[in-house]
Amino acid sequence: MNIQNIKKVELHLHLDGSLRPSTVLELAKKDDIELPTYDLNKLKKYLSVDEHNKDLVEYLKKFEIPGKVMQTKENLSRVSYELVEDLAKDNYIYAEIRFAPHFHLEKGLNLEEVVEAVLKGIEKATKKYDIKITLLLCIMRHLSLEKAFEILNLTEKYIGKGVSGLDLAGDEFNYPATIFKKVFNVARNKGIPFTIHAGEARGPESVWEAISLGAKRLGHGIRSYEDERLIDCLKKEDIALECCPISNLHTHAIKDFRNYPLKFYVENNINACLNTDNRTVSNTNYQKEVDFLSSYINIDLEDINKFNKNAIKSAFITEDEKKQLLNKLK
Ligand SMILES: O=c1[nH]cnc2c1ncn2[C@@H]1O[C@H](CO)[C@@H](O)[C@H]1O
Ligand SMILES: [Zn+2]
Repeated sequence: MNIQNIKKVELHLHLDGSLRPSTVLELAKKDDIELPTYDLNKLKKYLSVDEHNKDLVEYLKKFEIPGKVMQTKENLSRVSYELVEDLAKDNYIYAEIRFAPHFHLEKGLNLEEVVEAVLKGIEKATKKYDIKITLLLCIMRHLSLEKAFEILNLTEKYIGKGVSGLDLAGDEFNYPATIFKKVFNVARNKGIPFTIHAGEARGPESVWEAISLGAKRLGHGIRSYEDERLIDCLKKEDIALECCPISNLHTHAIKDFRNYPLKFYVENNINACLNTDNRTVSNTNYQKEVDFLSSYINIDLEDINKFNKNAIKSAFITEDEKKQLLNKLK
């Protein structure tokens, strides 16, 4: 099924996992940054994983190289602009892009400068292309509670000015979300929307933890089907699952894709949508996700329409903005 011309919405996409390899090479040469190779084809292998990737922890190592070229305002704006351009060319009408500001302080920028540089690149692209973008700021699980509060404060400062919410990302296996209970309590009290990566490297118990913190959206949440009570809860609370099949293949979150639960979720009125997670690290895009899924399960245009609608419903934007996007889908 060719979906190039179908309008698309995506809620789960990491900026640093989605850099153009040619740009990584160009920026590294410009700034004299050491790379393992200066051959573009070989570099692509360093920037992405294949089916031999072991687990999430190994997957996360792939973010080191893109991180090296994302340490100046100019470069941060450039890669942000390019990602939005890539999305616009794939016919996206709305996307939420996420990244972790703490990973971009190595050359002396402060957190505000990092966020503003990314917003600047996004703004430049959204002026040129007919696409709406908002930004999510990631708290990293392995960093301190103090740093998590910095991200909360940063989100509060820029909310409504290009930033729409918070995320918790990183090593789910070794760092439970409950470490950040205080942060998410404050976020909830202040009405700051958030999503939490859960149910990817661990099973339903990790999803329960995220829900106990008040998450109304889950990054992946894919393993929720293992627990019937959890399925009931997702349905009752209308909690959204941001599903990313090819990423799940790479982190081994799901063993058998013939039973990939996305279809089951949608058929059972669970709010699930389709996402790419990391366009470069997982060497993917929306079309590839659909092709990949189609080789295991039946999905059709009606399903894609449902994914889009679910994504819009759960987006961290106003009701008016949601209506506008729904009209655009027609
Ligand atoms: O699928 C994922 N699960 C958990 N963390 C992830 C995933 N993809 C990327 N990141 C982490 O989020 C950071 C900010 O964008 C990335 O640097 C990476 O460490
Ligand atoms: Zn993710």
